[in-house]
Amino acid sequence: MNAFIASDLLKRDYKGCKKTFCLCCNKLPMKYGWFSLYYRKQSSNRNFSTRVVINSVSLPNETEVAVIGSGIGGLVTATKLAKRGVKVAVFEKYLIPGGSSGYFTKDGLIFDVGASMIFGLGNKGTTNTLTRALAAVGIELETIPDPVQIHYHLPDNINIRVHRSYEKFLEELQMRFPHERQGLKNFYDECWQVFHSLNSIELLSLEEPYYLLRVFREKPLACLGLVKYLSWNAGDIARKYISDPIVLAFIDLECYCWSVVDANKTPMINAGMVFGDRHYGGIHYPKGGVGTIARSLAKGLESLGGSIHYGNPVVSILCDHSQDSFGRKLMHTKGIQLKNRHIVTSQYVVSNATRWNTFDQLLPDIALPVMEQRWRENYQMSPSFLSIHLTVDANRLSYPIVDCHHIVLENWEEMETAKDAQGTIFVSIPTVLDSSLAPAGYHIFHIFTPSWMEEWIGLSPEEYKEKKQRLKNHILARLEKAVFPGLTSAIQQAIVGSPRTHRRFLSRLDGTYGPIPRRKLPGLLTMPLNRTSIDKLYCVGDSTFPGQGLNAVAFSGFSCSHRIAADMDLVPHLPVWLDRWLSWWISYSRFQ
Ligand SMILES: NC(=O)c1ccc[n+]([C@@H]2O[C@H](COP(=O)([O-])OP(=O)(O)OC[C@H]3O[C@@H](n4cnc5c(N)ncnc54)[C@H](O)[C@@H]3O)[C@@H](O)[C@H]2O)c1
Ligand SMILES: CC(C)=CCC/C(C)=C/C=C/C(C)=C/C=C/C(C)=C/C=C/C=C(C)/C=C/C=C(C)/C=C/C=C(\C)CCC=C(C)C
Repeated sequence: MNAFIASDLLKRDYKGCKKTFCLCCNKLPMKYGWFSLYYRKQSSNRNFSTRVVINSVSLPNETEVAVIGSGIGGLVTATKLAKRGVKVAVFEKYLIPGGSSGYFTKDGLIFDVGASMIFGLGNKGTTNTLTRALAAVGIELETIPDPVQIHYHLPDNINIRVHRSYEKFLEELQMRFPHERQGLKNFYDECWQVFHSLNSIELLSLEEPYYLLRVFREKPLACLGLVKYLSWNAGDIARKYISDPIVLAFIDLECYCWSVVDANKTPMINAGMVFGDRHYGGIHYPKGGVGTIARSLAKGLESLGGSIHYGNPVVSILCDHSQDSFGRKLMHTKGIQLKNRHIVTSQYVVSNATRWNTFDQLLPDIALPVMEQRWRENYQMSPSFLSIHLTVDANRLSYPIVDCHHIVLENWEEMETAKDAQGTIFVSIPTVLDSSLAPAGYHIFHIFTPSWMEEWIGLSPEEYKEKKQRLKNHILARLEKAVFPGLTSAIQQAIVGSPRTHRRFLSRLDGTYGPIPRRKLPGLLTMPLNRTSIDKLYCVGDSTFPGQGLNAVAFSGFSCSHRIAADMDLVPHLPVWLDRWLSWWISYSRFQ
């Protein structure tokens, strides 16, 4: 989808044949490196391809830590390390930072490509991971609080709004389901307990034993509470208190809309985090669009002496063999190679690409480590999304829009149906909160629904185009009937993205939203942390503990940078042999 940034530019400049300027700010890109663009007219229907060649002068030959990818996970790792004085270089395949939390512009409007409901931007506690990541680089974003996290439009005319106020939300829910009054209170109260435990401890690497011992000593009750819930799923707790199948289906949907699985497969720690933080720190929209978070982190990284190199796909992680202190053969990283064959030597490598991308594409010559095999036995790729970005004339809608995020489901049985745009529809209208994203009188709609890659392969270009149009019309008809009368006639422009679009522009295998359990697993216990079986290769982002979510990947960035800092001797840690043995035990025997 971010192609639209490029296509915007092509319209203006393709005749120039050879230009040098930055695609993200349209200025001469001194700080981003020099892009040489040359455009080739590909076919008579005015499609153009763009090739971006980076002048290798701006690329480093060596660095202390090389980070592959500038998603929020990669950027937080990089900024936290740069803050400690480590020399960090980030290599990003695309032309702007952010990955799934990036943006594109078209005709002066700003569209978020993925993330839009942002947790972790609150101003208190410890779970406001995004606020803290930005503060670490001296940046405070202007954000707009969202008074309603989600407006649910459900079967049998059930309408529920998740208010910022916990009491108001619970009251609305209890009025709708009076027979489950106590059960609902018990369930959500238990989620609060988990949240309060999390929110009272410093959040760092769980595979750094010195930190664990310290945090257990400082907050024993909170830690024991977390240990208790680590192996539980939200569905287990909900079933302790609630028996009405419709209320349980609602709890499933409450989990599904961010974890893409039902409550039985959703870790209780994550549910506690989401169901607590939305009422505590709250949901906030960053003024100017979600892209400002990644742009600010990238700016912060550069101000701390780190560098970020756009349009630079990493094609392989370079490894060597060595022996550890127990005499075992080990593989360790020694750098990365870029698509233009440039090699960057680096003792530490962090991959913000998914674990599938990392081990299948960037390490094709090594046998898949046992730890990764186990991970794949437990987790599979979630579906991708069919996304529709609309510009809508607000005056032509039949009534004013008040809530930013909506979920529409007409049939409980179809919650997880992802074929042919039948199941849950997500709608985000960020202009409700931030009118600066579009001209006065217009709304931006981002509508999406899960969709599998397999439905989109093997189509001819015409079939592909036709399928996008057909599913778009189907979704819009559903929305028009269920929630937004007059929507279709108010549309000024529509841009449709498929799983193929997500794969291409977000560089995620099959365009996946992230990993999901293949079956019911013991909560978060089986989710891998940042270290991998290859010495000094770390993963960060949503295929590491605790999974999807911008605040979750920001946490994984805190945790990854902390583990690396311990490995670099920059923070206190146990004697190396004890540290190695304990963190091996935590990572390999407990989590894998
Ligand atoms: N809150 C919401 O509304 C919402 C919606 C969608 C996604 N999200 C979240 O966004 C999170 C994703 O964050 P993340 O940090 O895991 O990663 P990400 O996928 O956002 O970013 C990864 C980055 O790595 C880059 N990359 C991949 N392979 C590369 C290579 N070989 N060379 C160079 N660069 C490469 C990609 O271009 C991308 O910029 C997910 O957890 C998801 O939950 C949230
Ligand atoms: C080691 C041992 C044994 C022990 C230890 C104990 C302890 C200390 C523990 C601890 C733990 C921890 C720290 C944990 C942490 C966690 C976390 C941080 C978590 C987080 C999470 C988050 C999340 C999950 C989030 C999510 C979100 C999301 C995903 C969102 C999404 C959204 C969307 C998709 C949108 C929708 C839309 C519409 C509706 C429109």
